[in-house]
Parts: sequence; structure tokens; C-alpha cells
Amino acid sequence: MKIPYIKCHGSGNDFILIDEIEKDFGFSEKEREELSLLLCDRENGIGSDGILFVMPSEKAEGRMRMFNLDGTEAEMCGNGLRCVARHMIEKLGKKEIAIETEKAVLPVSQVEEIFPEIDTFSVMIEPVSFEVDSLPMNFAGKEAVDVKIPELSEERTFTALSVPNPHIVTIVDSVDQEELLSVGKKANDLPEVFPNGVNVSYVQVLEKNKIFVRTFERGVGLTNACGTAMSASSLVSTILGPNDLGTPIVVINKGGLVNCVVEKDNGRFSIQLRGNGTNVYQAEVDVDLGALTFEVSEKQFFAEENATYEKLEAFAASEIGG
Ligand SMILES: N[C@@H](CCC[C@H](N)C(=O)O)C(=O)O
Repeated sequence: MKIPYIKCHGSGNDFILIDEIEKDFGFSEKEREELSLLLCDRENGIGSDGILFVMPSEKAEGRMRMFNLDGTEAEMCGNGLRCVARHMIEKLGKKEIAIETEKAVLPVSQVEEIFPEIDTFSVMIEPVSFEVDSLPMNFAGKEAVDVKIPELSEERTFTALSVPNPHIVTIVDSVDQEELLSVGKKANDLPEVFPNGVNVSYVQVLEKNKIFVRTFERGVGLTNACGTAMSASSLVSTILGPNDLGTPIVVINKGGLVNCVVEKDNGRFSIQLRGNGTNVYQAEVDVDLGALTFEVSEKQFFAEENATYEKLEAFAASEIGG
């Protein structure tokens, strides 16, 4: 089976984008899982944090399904949605469209650059809920805001929310990556508390409306960035920290930076996530799922936009002393 794909990323959170609108491969659910396991593998595969399947939709201009590196499907993917938004916006020649995701049809658009020469895409992150049932999380209370989860840490307090994939967020003085790795692993090996697993983020407030976020992603591990996690972290650091509603919050991550605007309307929160959707290269992969082998054709790199992105990356690194 020959599958054309685009290797792309949002803030260094990298994906294999497969356009099923161009060609219907008729993938079964098992094949989507197998493709993710085979192709995302960092050692023996193409290597990526997940696969973005772009599909036809009856409700919007397109549909996104996102599978993690471990073959599980996520309800939502913020960085991935920006890549899909870019792909569909360029394909249709429109600036504003809607994309169907697992839990909602979401508006996406091309917006003002957040960094010089970086084509910027805005995606709406919703529905947002603090109800523990929405993650789900087993907890003695309807919400878990700034609470201890003794199974994870004796000291830290966490806030649980779905956006709509499950997240817990803690605000720290400085991000300890080893601790995050250990807490992330524990949280995803704790079905009695998080039956579906959970994304875990450590957030450092750099200044008002500027934060640094590191995330242990469910189904992947530590990634350069997680769009829904940066959105969740912006919201939590607005409620519990100094950030403002309705104002762009600069979110620095290991792979770059994004802006998040947290809004509250009629008691309901939503978040606009704005950032890059960068194409690294395009190629074709010839996959034999029976033999679990594949071969990649010659890659055509998008050299100019990758060079431009390096400037943003260098700037983001300088913001955190890297
Ligand atoms: N990196 C993504 C989120 C991907 C899904 C996540 N690992 C999950 O299982 O919920 C993002 O940018 O939001």
C-alpha cells in the first residue's frame, strides 16, 4: 500500500499527515493502530509523536483523527489541528474553515503571525470542562482544582481538566524534567485514578502572560510540546496565577512558542491556540502491514520554511536560557 504523507510539526510536536480526502485508503481501525505503531517508532520507523488522518466530513471542510505513537486515539490534538488547518486552508484557498474532531467541530483560520515570517494558524480548543467525570478521573469531588493527588506526589497540587482530552496541570517554580517523567509515567499507570490515562504538564510562570510548559503526553511520553496541554496550562495559570483573560499568553516550549488566548463566555471557558503548522518534507511510504515493513521514497524537503522556523526555535530557547 503506497501512502503519500507530509511530515509536519506544531512547536516541534511532529506528525505524519495522511490525506484520505485525496485518496481513500479504506483503513480499518486495526490498520490505523498498526500504522501508528509501525511508522511513528523513533528507532525503526519514520519517527513522530503521532499520525494525523485527514478525512472527508459531512459537518465541516474536513475531519481530523489523531493517533498517538502507541496506537491509541486521542480525542483532540491542538498542535496537530494547526497542521491540518494549514493543509486544508492551502488546499481550499480559504482563510477560515471548520474541522471536525472527535468531540467537536472547531473553527480554524490563518491569522496574524506570532513571530516574523511564521505562517500562523489559530484553532479553537473546546469543549473545556473541569468536571472530573469528563477526563475521566476518579476523585472524591466534582472538580479537582489545585488539589493533591497523593499517588503522584506528596508536595505538588494539580488541576484536572479536559480540553476535551484529559490533562492535569501543576504550577511549579522551575520545571524538573526528571520529576515530570516520573509523575507522568505514574499517572499513566494508575487506572484506578485515570482510567483512560492523562496528559501531565508542569508550568513555570515566567512573567505575567508568559509561561513555560513541559508535558508528559499520554500515549507518547515527554514531547517538545503539546498544544492541548499548553492551552490547558494557559487556562490553569489564568485561574490560579497572574495571567489575564482575553489577552495573548506567550507559551514557551521545548520546540518553539505559541500564543493562547483564554476566554470566558457565559461561564464557559474556551481557548484559542495560535502557532505554526510547519511542513518538514513530503514523501510516499510503501507499507506492508502483514510483514510489518515499509519503505520511504525520496523526501522533498520544505527547506525555506524549515530555515525560517529555526529562528523562532532559537528565540524560544533564548527565552528559557537554552
Ligand atoms: N500533542 C497533542 C495531543 C496528542 C494527544 C495526547 N497525547 C492524548 O492522548 O491526549 C496536542 O498538541 O494537543
